Amino acid sequence: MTDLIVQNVHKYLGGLHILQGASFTANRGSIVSLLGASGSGKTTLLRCIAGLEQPEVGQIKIGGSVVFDGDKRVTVAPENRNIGLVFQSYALWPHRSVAENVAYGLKLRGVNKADAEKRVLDTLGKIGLGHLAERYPDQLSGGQQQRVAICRALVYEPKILLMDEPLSNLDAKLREEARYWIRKLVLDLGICGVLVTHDQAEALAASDNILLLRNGKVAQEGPPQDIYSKPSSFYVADFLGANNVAAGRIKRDGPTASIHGSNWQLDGVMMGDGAESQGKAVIRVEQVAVHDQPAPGRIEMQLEACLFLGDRWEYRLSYGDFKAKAFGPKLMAAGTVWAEIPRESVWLYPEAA
Ligand SMILES: Nc1ncnc2c1ncn2[C@@H]1O[C@H](COP(=O)(O)OP(=O)(O)OP(=O)(O)O)[C@@H](O)[C@H]1O
Repeated sequence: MTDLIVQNVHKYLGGLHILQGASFTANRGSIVSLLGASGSGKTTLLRCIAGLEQPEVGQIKIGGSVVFDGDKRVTVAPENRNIGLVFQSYALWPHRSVAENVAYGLKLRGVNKADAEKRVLDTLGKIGLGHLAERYPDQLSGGQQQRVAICRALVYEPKILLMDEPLSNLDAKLREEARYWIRKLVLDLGICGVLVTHDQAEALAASDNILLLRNGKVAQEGPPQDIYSKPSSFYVADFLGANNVAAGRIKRDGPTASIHGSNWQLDGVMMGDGAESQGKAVIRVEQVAVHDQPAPGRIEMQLEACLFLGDRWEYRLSYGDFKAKAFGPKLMAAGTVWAEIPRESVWLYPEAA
């Protein structure tokens, strides 16, 4: 069931057109990530959904109710939108216990003490924090503080959990754990999660749907696997993953296509319309395999350096003035090697794409 509908939202800030017609929907029991470069409008869009910013144009519906309509001049206050909000800074009250921090909003909304206590303990229990209810924030780890902040948002039993970079204060290991349990939590509770992040690994791992924003517009929307393996534009292809990018002349000959530099050429697949034109090739680094023997279809390249990354090696390769990176399991001697680059992994984008 669709719990969030955002339609053609425009927002101006300081005279600038920040959101330029953002639209998407999100379902119960799923997470949508708002992903994009710094300044692409992720936080502004989240704040519009929360009611902390008022768009000039558009419509937003939460759980079937209109909470904003630019034409009809409807604006529902944030506290009546049935949302939970989690920010980057956990903003816990330092002189209140975990239970008091979580209960605070309920108290403000006039929920009676016995009811509030029960809801707080239930919510803390769901997140595995029941045993920490009497502790104070400075007696908790960063990961536990972040869980308390999420508890505080969930205690209202919201339809939608809005999270703005909730993991960015955690170290890399905790972040990986946290994105797993946040996903499990949203799915188990059957609510709808909206996660703002600039970290593509987080968006790919945590969400059912990704909205990649560029200059306040949706550049592409889709499930993580689709957006990663079928990027519709050069921008999206280059934004996600680790890539080899080369500029050259794209030639199309019936169903086949190729890209030509001054002293190299690669067969590929067209990712946009267009006949012969200048353009770019994008090849995911993991799609290039390096061998020490030639074989049909392999390209002779020069291995210039090998860098040790711990779990694998990174190879620095050249083929004329085409420079590429690849990964592999072993140290290889510099000199001539043979690279396998599948045609379907060489994505060709004509200039305009
Ligand atoms: N109050 C404001 N007045 C003017 N411009 C603003 C205001 N708030 C944000 N902006 C601008 O709006 C654009 C989008 O900002 P927003 O914070 O939504 O981006 P973001 O994608 O969340 O970026 P980041 O990842 O850096 O947080 C930026 O160019 C920002 O400078």
